Amino acid sequence: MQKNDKQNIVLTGFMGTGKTSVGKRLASELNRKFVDTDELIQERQGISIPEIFRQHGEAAFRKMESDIARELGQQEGLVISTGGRLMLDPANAAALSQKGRVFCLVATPQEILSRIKKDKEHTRPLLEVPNPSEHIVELLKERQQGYNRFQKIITDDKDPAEVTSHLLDMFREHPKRISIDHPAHPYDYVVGSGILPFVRQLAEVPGPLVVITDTTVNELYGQSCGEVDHIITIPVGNQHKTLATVQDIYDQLLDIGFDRSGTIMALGGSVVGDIAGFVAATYMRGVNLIQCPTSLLAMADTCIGGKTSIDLARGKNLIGAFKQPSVVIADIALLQSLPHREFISGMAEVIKHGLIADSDLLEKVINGDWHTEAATLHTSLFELQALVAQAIQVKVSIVREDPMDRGIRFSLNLGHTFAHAIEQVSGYTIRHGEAVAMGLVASVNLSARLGHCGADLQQRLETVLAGVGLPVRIPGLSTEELLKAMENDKKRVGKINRFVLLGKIGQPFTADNVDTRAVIDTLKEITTSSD
Ligand SMILES: Nc1ncnc2c1ncn2[C@@H]1O[C@H](COP(=O)(O)OP(=O)(O)OP(=O)(O)O)[C@@H](O)[C@H]1O
Ligand SMILES: O=C(O)C1=C[C@@H](O)[C@@H](O)[C@H](O)C1
Ligand SMILES: [Mg+2]
Repeated sequence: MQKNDKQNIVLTGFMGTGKTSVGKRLASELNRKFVDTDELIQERQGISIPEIFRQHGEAAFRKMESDIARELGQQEGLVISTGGRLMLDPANAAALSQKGRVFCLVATPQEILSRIKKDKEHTRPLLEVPNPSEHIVELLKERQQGYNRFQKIITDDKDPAEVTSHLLDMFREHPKRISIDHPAHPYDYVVGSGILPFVRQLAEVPGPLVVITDTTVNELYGQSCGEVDHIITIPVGNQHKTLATVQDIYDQLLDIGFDRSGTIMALGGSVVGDIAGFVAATYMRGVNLIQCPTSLLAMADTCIGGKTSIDLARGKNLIGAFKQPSVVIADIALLQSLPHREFISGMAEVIKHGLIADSDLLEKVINGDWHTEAATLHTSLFELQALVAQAIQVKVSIVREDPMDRGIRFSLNLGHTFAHAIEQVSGYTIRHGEAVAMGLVASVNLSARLGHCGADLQQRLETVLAGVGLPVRIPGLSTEELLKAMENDKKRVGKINRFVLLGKIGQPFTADNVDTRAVIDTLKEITTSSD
């Protein structure tokens, strides 16, 4: 990866969030050259921005911005404060991301208005309207998704000096590398913030690099992956985890002449990871793979361990291959744009890892503020990075011991026999993570019922789950149908009535021939009635 002392720092964000004020301070602290794209344009045109808008129109101003983005994208060691909309143009973002770490300053509309009113030095043509307050809200709404692509820094309760120091801490924080010493194929898991543009450098990819992603992730991050050669986009959703999608990807790879010298980068959640991983395992008997998980579920769980799979009409995950990536690169900043429901779904697997092996991880979950409102995580990206790294560590240790899934790795299925049945019987309206939360409660309830742990463990677990907003009861599903779904699942894995149970936190074990009556009683106890 490019060294920090050369990497440009690029500031984006809405008008009045402090890009210029903070940028100047940063440059002086780091002893770097400061460039403000608005000021540069004014200097070159010899007139002010409102005058440029008046004489030449907004389109001409945007063209000037694009030219400057391309020009500055080639330089190094700068602090660049960009115009409020400049980085929302994907081509500008791609140009400036190549050699730069991007940070997005954010503030509430009220704070923006109050700052702008006080700022007599500048006029902002877009806010020269009868009701600027309303217009700020409208513009912010329009631009929200665009800004969500970048690592955010909330500035409301900090003055420019504090924002500068916080930003410097983030800039200096290095990604963490966790080694996964798979017997046949050791690789690193790199977890950091704002690292997506540097995947090629971090993964040390020399040849062609093709991204496989879905349409949603592509819209958000397709342009922020640094130097990639081609992007293949697949439709969003589990229903596309099919051989038809795989066939379509093979065809596109053949069309561009992709061969065994190339690398596939899976950019997305678990579905993308499964599909792209399967393609990488099979195309021309296997090509290099980088996993870049973008959801919490994929980061903390599914991207580790090398399992890839495709569904058939007759069942989920019936086709697959083990395919270890050459590296996993998880950019925590991407979690900022994850919908809240997806974020807490991923938390269910983090909590599962805590139950299996690490009570300190559970404490971290309890003590953090993991709510996301208006696409703004309450917690800092530092805390989130630490949490994800710790959750990964649990899975890494287990997979290290049992890479081929023949023994202890089964403990990662804690709660999953129940969860798969809950998902299936709900017609997949309940998300995987939500079903895992219910499944964890069921497993602990069953463990207590069979005398393996105290009843207080269920209470403790429910407090953790409910604290992050996860469900702790099964909503009105038929016990009979759940039991039937569980039996089918068991037949598939070839073991009847095998469950992962818990002695206490950190002590999972496998129990065979669990009494069906106890399972029924557990299901009944934690299912709420449908009326
Ligand atoms: N964190 C902050 N707290 C309080 N005031 C701030 C903060 N950051 C900036 N300001 C003030 O808000 C005004 C706008 O700041 P600045 O010009 O740096 O914003 P900007 O993001 O560069 O805006 P634009 O996109 O319009 O150029 C200035 O008067 C500045 O002093
Ligand atoms: O947000 C915007 O569209 C703008 C922000 C300013 O930085 C200037 O680039 C210009 O006033 C337009
Ligand atoms: Mg400015």
